[in-house]
Amino acid sequence: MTDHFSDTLRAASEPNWTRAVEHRFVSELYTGSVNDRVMAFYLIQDHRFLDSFLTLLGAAIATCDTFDARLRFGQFAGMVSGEENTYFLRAFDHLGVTDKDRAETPDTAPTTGFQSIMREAAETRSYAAILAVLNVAEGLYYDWAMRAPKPLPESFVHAEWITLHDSPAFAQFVAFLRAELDRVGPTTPDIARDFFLRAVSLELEFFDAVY
Ligand SMILES: Cc1ncc(CN)c(N)n1
Repeated sequence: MTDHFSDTLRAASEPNWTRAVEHRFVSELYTGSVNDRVMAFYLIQDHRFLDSFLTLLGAAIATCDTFDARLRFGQFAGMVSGEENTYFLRAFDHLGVTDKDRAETPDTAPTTGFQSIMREAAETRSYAAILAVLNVAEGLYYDWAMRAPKPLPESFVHAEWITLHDSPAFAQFVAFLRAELDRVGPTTPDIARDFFLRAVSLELEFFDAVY
């Protein structure tokens, strides 16, 4: 059996990948028992993640080498800017998080770390580096979301955060990202590996930082 480049990177990222996917935050999300204060803090941080993530998607649109890939990234950027952003705004409203709360909450170190790795990947203009970070951000979230036991928790704040990351459209996008990394990553394996491993560490630290 041929090893896929994406699988090799994922294996190299252990044990951090599995520690992130099986994190306390994820287990509590499955049962709808994430404390409201913890959920609010996580979502405030993650809404900032979304901002730099869109920059990274923009860089993917600019650097990818096929029209098909450009269309997929464009469609995904539309979903993130629409449906996903609206989820955050509804969740803030539901949890009583005001604009003032959001403005006065400082970035955690992993939030800053994500902002800088995404800016760094975008600035390399290396499609492989950009794909490495996107594969972690979306692949790792899909990996825990697809394992969520049914029925999903009652609160939309918990349930929709799961469904946003395991819908059929999201699964297809993750499969596309993997195929692109398998195709392009081996041309600059060290760069792809470096960005991939750093992004997995940040995912774990991001969950740790909300407790
Ligand atoms: C930190 C983080 N990593 C990944 C995702 C999935 N887009 C997210 N929302 N936040």
